[in-house]
Amino acid sequence: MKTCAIIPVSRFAHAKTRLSPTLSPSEREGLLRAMLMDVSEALRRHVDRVLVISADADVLEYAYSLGVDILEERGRKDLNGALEQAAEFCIPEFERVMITPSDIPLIGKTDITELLHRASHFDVVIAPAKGGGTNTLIFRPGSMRLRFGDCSFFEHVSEAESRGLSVSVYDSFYLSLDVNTAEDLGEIILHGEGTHAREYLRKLSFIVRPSRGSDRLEVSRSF
Ligand SMILES: Nc1nc2c(ncn2[C@@H]2O[C@H](COP(=O)(O)OP(=O)(O)OP(=O)(O)O)[C@@H](O)[C@H]2O)c(=O)[nH]1
Ligand SMILES: C[C@H](OP(=O)(O)O)C(=O)O
Repeated sequence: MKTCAIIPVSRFAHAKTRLSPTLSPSEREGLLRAMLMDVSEALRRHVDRVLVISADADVLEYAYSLGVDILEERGRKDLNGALEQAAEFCIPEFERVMITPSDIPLIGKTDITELLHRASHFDVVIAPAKGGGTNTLIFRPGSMRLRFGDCSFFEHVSEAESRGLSVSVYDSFYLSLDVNTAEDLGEIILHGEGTHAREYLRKLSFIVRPSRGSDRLEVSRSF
């Protein structure tokens, strides 16, 4: 079954706003670049095509330099609008699309072959994110509406079931770790050996320690 992986990427200037107390704008952009490298390298090994969709020309130029295909987001869209555009673009050539955000740098440590194998037995394969989001969604383009946003994992499962589609939930620790908060950076440092994202955070002198406070991890700079 021909599969296209779709990676939506926000503008560099809007990247990872929830990390602004911890990282400067240029560091947030650097982290996004490193994570996009991790995600695109992992996906390229397994699918027929990787497509990055963004409204930002700099993001598209960078994605192109990584050797993936690019699609410019048309009009003023939200994330779901951008993804619907990319999925529609894939309809003529691909039986399956695999939507994966750019902020899951540990995807290379998961069994992507198993995810794709499930997609040959189920209409929809979905991997939950920490906090209720969706970190991978595989489906036939055009077969369901997209509901990224708050608690989208549950919304996607209901959407698929309401259309009579069979659903397989792929339960993976590494896939669940998307990067939104300082504590998430700690998880990448702990578990992300061999990733560009971890190397980048190390270069910025971040270290992580276990904590018994309100967060499980304490992330700080070592200088
Ligand atoms: N093309 C496109 N991608 C988007 C858009 N909004 C978010 N994304 C991407 O969708 C994925 C999930 O994004 P979120 O974690 O919800 O948001 P974020 O912008 O990365 O981070 P925050 O600003 O902290 O919410 C990431 O790969 C983003 O780069 C959008 O409007 N268009
Ligand atoms: C877009 C959203 O991402 P999160 O805010 O959970 O990282 C989701 O997965 O629905």
